[in-house]
Amino acid sequence: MSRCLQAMDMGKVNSMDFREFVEVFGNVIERCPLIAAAVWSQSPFSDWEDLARHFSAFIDALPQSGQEGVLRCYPDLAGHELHQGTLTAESQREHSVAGLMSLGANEGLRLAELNSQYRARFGFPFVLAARLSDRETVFRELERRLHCPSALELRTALGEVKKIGRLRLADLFGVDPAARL
Ligand SMILES: NC(=O)N[C@H]1NC(=O)NC1=O
Repeated sequence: MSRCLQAMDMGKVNSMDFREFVEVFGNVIERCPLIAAAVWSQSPFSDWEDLARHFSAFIDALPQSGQEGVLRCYPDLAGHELHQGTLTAESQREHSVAGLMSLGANEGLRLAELNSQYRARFGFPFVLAARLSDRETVFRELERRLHCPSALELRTALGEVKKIGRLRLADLFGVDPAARL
């Protein structure tokens, strides 16, 4: 998806064949090209927000096990994949905007500890739209959400997945996602 970061019009999108669509939109939801494959079959789309709604609706319609599966496709913030250099291009950019590429040693250890407590409690990684955040907010939100009830936390985390997806789509279409996140 990252090599297609030029503005696109909807006519072009609606005429994409399956393979092209999945290549371009396959990482709107992190490492979930299957979702793009399902969304493609619902074309045509009226505009990029309509496309975003289709991605969201697909996630909403999944059973809880599928929703948790989607969350597990996200890398821990400033976790193993960052250190291994295996983040997707989109995720790496999001890390960078939130200032998570250069944590000090103590901050890194603290985040790893909180991420692991979160994962142990909920069974999926802590997910937050890093581009709308900064380091302090990441820590604060992680500490706060760690104590939320499971059903609420699942909803919150899926809301963050949708925000990340909207921002990625807005990039692809060269538009400002502005409000309504
Ligand atoms: N765990 C998590 O939130 N990961 C992510 N957040 C984000 O904005 N990009 C990601 O990969």
